[in-house]
Amino acid sequence: MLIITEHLLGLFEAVRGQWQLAELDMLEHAQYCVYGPEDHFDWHLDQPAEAPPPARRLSLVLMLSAPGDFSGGELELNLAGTARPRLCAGDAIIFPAETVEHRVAPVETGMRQTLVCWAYDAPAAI
Ligand SMILES: O=C(O)CCC(=O)C(=O)O
Ligand SMILES: [Fe+2]
Repeated sequence: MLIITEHLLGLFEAVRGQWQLAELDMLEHAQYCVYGPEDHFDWHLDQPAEAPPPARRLSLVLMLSAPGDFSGGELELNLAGTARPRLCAGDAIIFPAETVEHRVAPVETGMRQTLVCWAYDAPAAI
């Protein structure tokens, strides 16, 4: 678990400059998600404006299933229009938690597995 967390934090660290974010930390365990037929997750922000601090800054979705393992279940991101990245097993996508609405469309067949985690501002060094 420690090793996985360090790898995931390394991915956040590698891209945080794109959004001018300072040092990040992971304050909660990664979440293992399983979606079966008809399971879905409606449009949402991982960090709604009204949520209390600390704020999730970046979201990471690591796809664990191969494209042939399920149908439907697309991850959709509201960018300039709706983006539907094609994620193969082992692919990860990182996006700003406060501004990018996203959803998981209903799974039609099979099982869709992901690992989802979030990066927060690292506590300020004293
Ligand atoms: O499983 C996914 O692709 C994303 C799920 C999600 O948006 C979430 O858990 O906040
Ligand atoms: Fe989400």
